[in-house]
Amino acid sequence: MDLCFMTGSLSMDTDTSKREALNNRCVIQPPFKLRTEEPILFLKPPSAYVREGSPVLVPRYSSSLHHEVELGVVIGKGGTAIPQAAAMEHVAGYALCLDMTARDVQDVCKAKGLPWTRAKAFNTSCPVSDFIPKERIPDPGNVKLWLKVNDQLRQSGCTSQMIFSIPYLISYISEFITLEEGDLILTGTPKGVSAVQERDELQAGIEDVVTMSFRVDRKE
Ligand SMILES: O=C([O-])CC(=O)C(=O)O
Ligand SMILES: [Mg+2]
Repeated sequence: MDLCFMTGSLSMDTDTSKREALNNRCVIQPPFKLRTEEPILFLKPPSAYVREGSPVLVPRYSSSLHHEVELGVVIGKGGTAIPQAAAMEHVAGYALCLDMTARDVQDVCKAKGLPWTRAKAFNTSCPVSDFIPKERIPDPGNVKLWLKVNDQLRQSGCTSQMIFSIPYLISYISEFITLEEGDLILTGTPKGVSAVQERDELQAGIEDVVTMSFRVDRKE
């Protein structure tokens, strides 16, 4: 996994008012009008990846770093304009991911109609687990994800709550971005996102498949 990746944002957010607010914001971006049911996408660079053993760093410019636990889909076979029916043939496996988000910065970006890059794509903004082969998650549309901060449960949800299915996301994205082997698609977070502080311990898992932990540190 060493290429860029994307998030089908809000895919699992059950908070309708938040979804509507974001969709409205996006409608104002010329020249396209987004259909309300279209996923909001953003990119993170490979330098956003962080693996267990290294800390998640709070950017200097943020005082509200939020965790978002998400199922990541790892592309095994690239393609353009992949039909939904063939989408799962392009999946090599999965990874548990955190879409770390500088929420205060994202709020400013939203208010000004600016891209979310500084809020979502900074160094260490994507903690990832080990690669999970496809066979270990036979039904990715129905697995439970959880996240604890200092042993307290903050997020718990099931991928069955996703607004957009994995085949839909693969097909939708590949219409305008050619997917390549190693790309990782984050699929959106369940409710319960909250702020983390320096020295917090984050622990997250997918059912009985994988767990991972990360310590939060502040960039000096
Ligand atoms: O940060 C956001 O507003 C959207 C997002 O990534 C998610 O729902 O997973
Ligand atoms: Mg997210």
